[in-house]
Amino acid sequence: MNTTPEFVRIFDTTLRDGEQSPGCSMTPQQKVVMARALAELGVDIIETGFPASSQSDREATAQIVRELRDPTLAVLSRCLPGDIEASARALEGAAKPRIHVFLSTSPLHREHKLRMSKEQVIESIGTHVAMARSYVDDVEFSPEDGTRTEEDFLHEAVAVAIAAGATTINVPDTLGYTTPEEIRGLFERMIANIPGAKDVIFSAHCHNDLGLAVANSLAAMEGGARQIECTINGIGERAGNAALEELAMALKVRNAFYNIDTRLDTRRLVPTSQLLQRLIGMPVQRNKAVVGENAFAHESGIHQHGMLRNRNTYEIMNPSDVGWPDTKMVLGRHSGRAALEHRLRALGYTMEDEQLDQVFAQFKALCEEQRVVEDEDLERLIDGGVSGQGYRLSSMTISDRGQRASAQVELSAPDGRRFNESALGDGPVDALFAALSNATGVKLSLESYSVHSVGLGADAQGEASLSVHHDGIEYQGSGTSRDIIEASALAWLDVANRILRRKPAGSPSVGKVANA
Ligand SMILES: CC(=O)SCCNC(=O)CCNC(=O)[C@H](O)C(C)(C)COP(=O)(O)OP(=O)(O)OC[C@H]1O[C@@H](n2cnc3c(N)ncnc32)[C@H](O)[C@@H]1OP(=O)(O)O
Ligand SMILES: CC(C)C(=O)C(=O)O
Repeated sequence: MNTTPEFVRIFDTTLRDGEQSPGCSMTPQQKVVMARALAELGVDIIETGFPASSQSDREATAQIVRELRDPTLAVLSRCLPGDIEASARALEGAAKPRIHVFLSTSPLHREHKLRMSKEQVIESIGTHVAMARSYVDDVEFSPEDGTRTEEDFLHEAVAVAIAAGATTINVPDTLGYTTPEEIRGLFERMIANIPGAKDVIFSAHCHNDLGLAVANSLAAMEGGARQIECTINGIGERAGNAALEELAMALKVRNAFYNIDTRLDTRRLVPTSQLLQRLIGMPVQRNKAVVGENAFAHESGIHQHGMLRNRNTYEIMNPSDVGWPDTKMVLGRHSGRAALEHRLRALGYTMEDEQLDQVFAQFKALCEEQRVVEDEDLERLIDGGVSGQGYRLSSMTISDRGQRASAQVELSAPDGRRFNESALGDGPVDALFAALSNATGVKLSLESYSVHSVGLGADAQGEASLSVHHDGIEYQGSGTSRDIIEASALAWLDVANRILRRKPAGSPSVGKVANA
């Protein structure tokens, strides 16, 4: 009986097909790190490798099997007894093992690559799927180059695999050749006509040679596929595989249209993508959907103006839903007054239209010399050379035992003086902010305070952001460190230093060292 599942299974093949991309090989240890991240992301199946092909794949699979109990762990096997035995051995002890058996079915592959007749292909599928099934209950079969296979023969091959015990039928578009219309129909007809089709899960495995991998995967799903094979950052043979992050967000953002979702924690998409980029040393292009640097960055004045009025004017996703801390408003040659004024306000500058016009003209002139204008450049334009000055954190000690937390901080001022203060608080951050306030003499009333993790594992960094109102002006600040408490201290000082720089020299109203 077919229990139509309400979600799309995500079969991640970053560690197998992804790793097959030139220059993307991973050590077993790197694969284990990546597998942990994939499990945290919530993928349903991880393809850990091709055990018969290398010692590294066997080692990686064995280690992942020892560590991960939740996602199904799949490994690839040709239709060869030795491959299937190696797969079964590598999966020994796995909580949810799957053997993924494949054999080409297209005329080109049959004739030139395998040199097998149709009959031999059919016999081999039946024999090897049944053999895999003698080791594990969960067997996936893929007719390689399925989308370039005669349709009646594809149906015959799939029917034999189901009869031999396959529980998932994955149809690969091995060369990225199909189109959305074509693959939707292909899946509809397979599911409607192949005996036993309703008892198995159909899956699509699309390559990106024509840039259609994600579109084709979504269309296959409309045709009835309930498993999608994909990779982080879309890595994979040649132009790659369907990008997991794009599929996940297409299903989430257009849920009213597709009416089906994945079980992924999409907030892990960016950290997982960044982890892979670091592990294999292959950055994604800046304009890569969802995980590229520019995916939530705006430089054009007209867009920035719209965004400031309502972010939905130019964003269809919330950056925090995919793991970015926030939208980025980049100031550059294409920016206008609205974005400049907004940034200036965040830095603590409020000005009349006339002064804004003047600063805007200087800003545009600066953009002729440099691509991006940073906060320090704006502060230099307005105050002249004081940016970056202020209190620096020399050391801090936090103790969080018992009812009250205590914090002790040592700060240095640009004139060389040092300030050592401590305070108690309701928690470590509260105590820290109180100690910083005692040391600087600046009282901040927080409007918002948040901490995000950037990256994963040993490389993870905490980014703290806060905004405050002071003398009727809104200031924003941020700080980054491996330690989130230190990141919070840096964000607090970022804001305090801005406030101090905005005070006239010698002002008694704020700070121990005016304009420190
Ligand atoms: C579409 C895909 O992504 S398929 C997966 C592709 N991945 C890889 O190839 C990565 C790992 N591969 C390897 O390390 C090596 O290719 C190995 C160890 C698997 C095999 O190496 P070799 O034995 O030297 O064979 P070689 O790679 O030269 O050729 C592939 C052989 O597998 C055969 N073959 C290919 N697919 C299958 C299959 N599904 N079932 C049975 N045999 C197959 C070919 O016909 C060829 O056989 P032959 O040597 O008898 O002519
Ligand atoms: C083995 C199959 C699934 C494959 O990777 C392909 O055809 O691209």
